[in-house]
Amino acid sequence: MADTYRWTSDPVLTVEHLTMRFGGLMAINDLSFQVGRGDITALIGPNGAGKTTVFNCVTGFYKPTEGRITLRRGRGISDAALGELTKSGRQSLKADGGELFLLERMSDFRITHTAGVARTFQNIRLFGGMTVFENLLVAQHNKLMLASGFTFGGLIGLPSYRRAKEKAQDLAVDWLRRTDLLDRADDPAADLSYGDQRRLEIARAMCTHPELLCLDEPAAGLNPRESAELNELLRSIRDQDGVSILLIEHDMGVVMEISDHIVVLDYGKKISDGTPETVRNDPSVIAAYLGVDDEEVEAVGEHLEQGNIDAAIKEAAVDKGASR
Ligand SMILES: Nc1ncnc2c1ncn2[C@@H]1O[C@H](COP(=O)(O)OP(=O)(O)OP(=O)(O)O)[C@@H](O)[C@H]1O
Repeated sequence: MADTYRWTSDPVLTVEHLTMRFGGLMAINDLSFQVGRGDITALIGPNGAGKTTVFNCVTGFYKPTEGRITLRRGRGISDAALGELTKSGRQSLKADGGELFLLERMSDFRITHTAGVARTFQNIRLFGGMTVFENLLVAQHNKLMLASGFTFGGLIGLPSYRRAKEKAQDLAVDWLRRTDLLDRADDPAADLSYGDQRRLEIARAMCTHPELLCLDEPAAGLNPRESAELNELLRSIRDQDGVSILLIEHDMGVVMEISDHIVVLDYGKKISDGTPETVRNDPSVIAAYLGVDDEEVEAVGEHLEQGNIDAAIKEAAVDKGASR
């Protein structure tokens, strides 16, 4: 019944045979997975598994060594259209009432502003000296430039520019409200607490109207209250805004609670892919996290079959101690 899952029936992102080499190091090795439209998808795996490298390939920071990365705006775009686009050498194609983008052919700027993929970073990257509000306006700079006709139209107050500016301000206020930052609007972004800065980064990404929001460790460094607020925010982005989310996260509490779909990497390869329930009970995932050898995976699996997760983890941990 695989077709009941959105990641197979209606993928927004399709990664096929992705490979990324850094000199002699194979960071990603023939990786394929899909992200369902309207799903929260988590990319997890031990340190160094290749998660950030996948993000960097999807968002255009790295050019993959091999592979195809397709973003679909709109449902039901045919495989024939994808074949046509691939052969054409172009970056995008309007087809079947939607649009297809081959991200591995695009610059990071076009991936954000044309294909609609927004991201946040493991290390927060805000404009610390600007106010919270200004950070959200800068995110919409591209739209405002377009409205000014790329001239001094903004300065002389072209009506199209004025309207675009008002819309940008309204959107910024809306996101300040939703992220509970309205009363901090005039403060420099650098003065916010860590948790507030993380939410501001998400608000900034949302101001670009993304189709897909990529979040690199959004819960890192948050206290339990902030973490619960983040879960709420991400759910509302999925449910109210219909935006698909792909996140890297080490906090398994967050991952298991909010994800519709989990993809697990180890040493640049996919070792598990499915619902939180499937992944939680997959012996190879526990083995990867605890760094057990192949022979021990079977013993871990036997405990899991008997529904004894604690014993499985203990078995996996016997000789190894901790994760790598
Ligand atoms: N620019 C680069 N140059 C060389 N090696 C790199 C580069 N970026 C990543 N790597 C290597 O690729 C592998 C995967 O790294 P990556 O950062 O993608 O893992 P990760 O799963 O995100 O790890 P973590 O959970 O610790 O953030 C690692 O061995 C890393 O050292």
